[in-house]
Order: sequence, then C-alpha cells, then structure tokens
Amino acid sequence: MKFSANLGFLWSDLPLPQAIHAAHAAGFDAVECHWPYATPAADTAAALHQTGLKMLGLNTSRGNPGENGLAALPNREPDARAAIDQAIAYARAINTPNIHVMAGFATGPQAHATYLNNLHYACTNASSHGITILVEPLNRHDAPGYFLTTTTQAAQIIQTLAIPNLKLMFDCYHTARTEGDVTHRLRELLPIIGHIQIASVPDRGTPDHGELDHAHLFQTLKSLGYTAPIGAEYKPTKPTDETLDWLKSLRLGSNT
Ligand SMILES: O=C(O)[C@H](O)C(=O)CO
Ligand SMILES: [Mg+2]
Repeated sequence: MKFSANLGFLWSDLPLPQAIHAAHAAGFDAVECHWPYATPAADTAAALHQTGLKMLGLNTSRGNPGENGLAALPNREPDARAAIDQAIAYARAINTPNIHVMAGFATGPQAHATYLNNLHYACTNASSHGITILVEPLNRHDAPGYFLTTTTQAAQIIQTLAIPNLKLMFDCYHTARTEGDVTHRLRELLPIIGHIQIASVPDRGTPDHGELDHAHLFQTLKSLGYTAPIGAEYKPTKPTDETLDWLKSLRLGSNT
C-alpha cells in the first residue's frame, strides 16, 4: 500500500515545508494537508519539488473562529465562494489534484440547497484545472452539528449533482464512528471515492489498534485494486517520528 502523510495532524508542530521534508524522510509516498494558507504557496511548492512528493489535497478555509466550513451556510455564499476561489488558486500553485470543500455547521433544506449550489460552483471552477472536489462526512461525536454526517448522505448529493469532478473523501475513522460497516461501504462506494483516510477507532491514533482491523482494510483495498496513497490522518500523542512503527512494519512486508 502507499500512504500519504496528513500534515494537518502529522508533524503539525513544523512549518509546512519542513513537515513535507519530514514526511519524505519517513518514507511516505505523498502528503496532504488541511489549511496551508499561512504558508506562501511558493514555499510549499519548493518543498514538494525538492522531495518529489505530491500534495494530494487541501481544504477550503473553515471561516470565522468557531466555524467549520462555509459551503452549506445559507446567506454566506460570497464567503463560501471566496474560500473556494482561494483553495483553487493555492491548489493550482502547488499542483494539488483534490480540494475538500468543507460544509460547515448547518442543517435543513436551505442548507442542503446552498451546499449543492456551492459545490456546483466549486466543481465548475475546478474542472478546467483538472481539480476534483471532495466532500467528507464528519462524525457526530467530533463535529456535532456538521452538515455532512454520513457516506449515504454524501453519495446522494454526489448522485444528485452528477458532476464528474465531484467525489467522496472516505475517511474510515469517521465512517466507523458514525455508520460502521466500513469495508462493505468501501466496496459499494469505490466508484465515487476520490480519496481514503485512516486512523484508529475510536481514539484517532495510529492505524494499528482499536475497533478497526487495518490489516483487513488494506487487504480489502488490495483486492479491489486500490493503488492510490491512503491518507494517514491520525493524531500523534508524541513526536510524529516516534509514531511510525505501523508504517515501518507494513514497509517490512507484513501481511499487506
Ligand atoms: O477531520 C477530518 O477528517 C478532515 O479530513 C478534515 O479535512 C478536517 O476536518
Ligand atoms: Mg478526514
């Protein structure tokens, strides 16, 4: 399997360019991040160039303090679209193929309609740059009140919009905490999946313990012919370099 270091959590104590170098030194195949905007895109691009790593994805801005994205917030279209424009510009500058458009805290039919309109805007503006828009359901324990909560809801939205560059970010951690049935859902949703992320369940630690059997998960992905890097999006409880036994044992050729 190939793995992408999510620099929103891994080496998050380092400036982004240094975190990219750290991920490279640790043997990751790619990187991804959450919100890179405080770092000039040229600095991020230089680190990617020096290491040869690709930044697979980034997120739209969360908005004001206390917000968690803007795309489903009625009456906030100008802010949501500015965040989308900002993400596309940054992604273009560092050659990133995926943007996770964050929905925000909202509920109800007006939020649903707003979300669809903003996703349509994002997909239209991203497509000519070869960028895919991702939607990611977040679990109700970590993000209570978030608009997008299940893969079922996300799949319905993707089906309704039917735009080729709109895909699902399948975060196994969130899915396990909200819906369960992870490998079954992966099989079913594979055609609309744009990226996969992992962490242990329920503590969101390294992907080598807890309720989710990662050996079985990797075996399933292998059998499905999934070869893209999987996002390691876990929360290190000590310096990231000291949390990589899971990666080293996989690299030594254990059962994946
Ligand atoms: O928290 C997550 O799982 C995300 O992938 C994210 O992008 C930030 O909320
Ligand atoms: Mg995630």
